[in-house]
Amino acid sequence: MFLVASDYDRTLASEKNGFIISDEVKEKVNEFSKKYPFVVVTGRERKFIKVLAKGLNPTAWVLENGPLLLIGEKEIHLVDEDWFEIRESIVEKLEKLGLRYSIGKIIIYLDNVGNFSNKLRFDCARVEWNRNDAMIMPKNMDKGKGLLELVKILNFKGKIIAIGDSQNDIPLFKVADYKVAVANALDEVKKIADLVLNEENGKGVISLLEMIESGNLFKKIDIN
Ligand SMILES: O=C(O)COP(=O)(O)O
Repeated sequence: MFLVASDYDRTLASEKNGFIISDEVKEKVNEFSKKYPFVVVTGRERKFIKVLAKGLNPTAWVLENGPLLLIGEKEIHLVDEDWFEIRESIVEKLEKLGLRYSIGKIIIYLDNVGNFSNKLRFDCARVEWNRNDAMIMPKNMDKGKGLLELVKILNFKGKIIAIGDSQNDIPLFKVADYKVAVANALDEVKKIADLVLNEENGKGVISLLEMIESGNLFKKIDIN
């Protein structure tokens, strides 16, 4: 038994389409999720996913880069209460730096702040990058940790196949048994992947799901 864990931006959905999921990808994932567990593991907030991925019905979601699980309509927050005080102190620091940010239910988002990477370091929080965008989040939390909590809740005992493209997918890859990079992935992600696809974004996800369904992936790897 296996579970597929897929990133969203630049994996399921492409930048070219404004990160709106295509009908083709939606149909494939919805059909696949009826047979096998398929989890979307993304930095995105629930409110954006609702709009961008309208009609996508995976088994579950790991949102805000790890600490927010969504199973059906049930939301689970993986965070200690003291995080919200820590978050306030970080927000004060960001204001002093004059940086624009937004706040999710749990994490803080900053877009296009690659030049500030040296200033964005905190003892009490972890900064995760997705290309030039930063996410400030509770220490000891990332996509991989969020997914492992979800897997426990789902009582899933099999192997994890992860697919992604960017720096924040590396912690997801760390907990996966098999790691797949889309063709548009960063080199550092391709380097640690077991398989680099020829197709980009959602077309890559479709080709992975087809390889799984036809049994071709399992001819290459022993995952059962
Ligand atoms: O950075 C984001 O907000 C979302 O990105 P991801 O789906 O690639 O994790």
